Amino acid sequence: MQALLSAHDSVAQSDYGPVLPPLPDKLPDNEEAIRIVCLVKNKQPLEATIRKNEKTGNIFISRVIHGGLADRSGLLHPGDKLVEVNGQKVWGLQPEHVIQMLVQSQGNILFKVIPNTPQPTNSQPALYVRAMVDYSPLQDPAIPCSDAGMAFSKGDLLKIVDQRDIRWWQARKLHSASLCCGLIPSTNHKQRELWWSQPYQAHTCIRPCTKKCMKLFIYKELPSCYSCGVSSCHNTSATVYEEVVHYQRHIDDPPRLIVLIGPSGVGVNELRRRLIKINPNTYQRPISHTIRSQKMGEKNGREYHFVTKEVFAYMVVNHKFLEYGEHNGHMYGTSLDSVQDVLDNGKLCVIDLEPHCIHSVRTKKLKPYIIYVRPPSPACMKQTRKDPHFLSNRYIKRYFYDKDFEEIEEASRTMEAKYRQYFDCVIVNDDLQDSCMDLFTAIQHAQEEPQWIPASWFAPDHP
Ligand SMILES: Nc1ncnc2c1ncn2[C@@H]1O[C@H](COP(=O)(O)OP(=O)(O)OP(=O)(O)O)[C@@H](O)[C@H]1O
Repeated sequence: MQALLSAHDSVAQSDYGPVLPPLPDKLPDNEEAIRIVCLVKNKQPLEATIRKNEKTGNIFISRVIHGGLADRSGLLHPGDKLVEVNGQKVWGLQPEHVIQMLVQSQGNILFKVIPNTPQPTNSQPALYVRAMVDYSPLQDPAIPCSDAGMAFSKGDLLKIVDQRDIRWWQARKLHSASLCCGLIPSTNHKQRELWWSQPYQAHTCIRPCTKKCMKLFIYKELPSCYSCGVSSCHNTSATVYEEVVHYQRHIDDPPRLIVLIGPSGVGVNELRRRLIKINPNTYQRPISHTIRSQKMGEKNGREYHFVTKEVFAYMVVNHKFLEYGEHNGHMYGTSLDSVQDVLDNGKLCVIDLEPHCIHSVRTKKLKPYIIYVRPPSPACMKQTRKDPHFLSNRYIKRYFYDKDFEEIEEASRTMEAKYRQYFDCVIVNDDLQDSCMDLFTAIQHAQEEPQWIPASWFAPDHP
């Protein structure tokens, strides 16, 4: 009901349509085509930016943000020359001055503009991407106006609606209540790489902007203020956005690989073990390889593939493993072939993985669905973890200490900060039964519901 009322209010408030005054009788022949635009001022910002041509003194509309007031009016466009605001000529004025005029005006605002013709059309289809970095326009000194920018975090899904500006795209977040777009940096910026490559720290190589953007009806574009020389802050380039497509698994497609990730001790193995135990005909883990000797009761190919050091080394060198490492003085590894064996058996393959190995499974063939198992608060862990457990690197069983819970929480924070852009789903492992249920639901969701996956997993195979 509340949503309905709020929807009604926002529609009712949208009375910003043009109210055109009558045209003057005598128009000089040599006068450029002038458009008179009257907008009714309400609480929303106009969502446009202006810039001044310092040589000619002309003021132009440089951007109109999609979904904003100016855009919805359909009457103001990038490149339009602003001639008058409420009857006052703006030629030669500083943009701040124009902004003040807009702020001070009450009721209707009358713009006289010389339309930019022809209008560049936005012919590019919308692009969907996943953000691979965190971005805050408030900390980006290069953005023309931070108020027009849109902050995003790793893993956010963005719809890029306008790429006409080579440096600043317009995008909106999917699954967000706001329909309005904001500016985000394009991937074309050469110097961008320098900024993206240091997403976790303040970028000390860039001089902070001295001019402040004003959160007003119309924004003034700030000059770019990079002062960073390539030599002074070299860094590897990072992928900023990953193009994604909406993927609905076809019934004949192999099931997606289910990958569980979490800090040591959170319960990844327990959840996987329970899932397989409840439904062994549907789920299976791949059989790992090891160089340790076979124990009584173990069967080669059932508990492990027992191989020699030489065979193991050969597999490492030939990139057969998705992940391998040492445990209690012996080498263990999960091979791609063992995952394939599970799939060939018509089962759903569930593996746990160290996060730094995510790239080895992010392939078109495996189309992994990555589930992050997050610890609840240390207090909740203390409540739920009362039984002794095996320490991960030793065959020693002991109770959890308070210190363990804090360490798990800290490890989780670090892991999420670094890898959360890859997580398709997060399960908080508080109550074990609930978490098992959540895991079961997530896996069903992964196989049956449409999901955003990297577009590269959809690209045709190269011959
Ligand atoms: N939700 C839970 N409630 C109570 N106990 C749990 C829960 N989840 C896991 N445990 C217990 O916590 C202990 C550690 O779990 P588990 O061995 O699965 O951790 P892990 O994440 O696989 O870590 P490692 O990789 O170090 O083995 C086990 O004794 C397990 O039974």
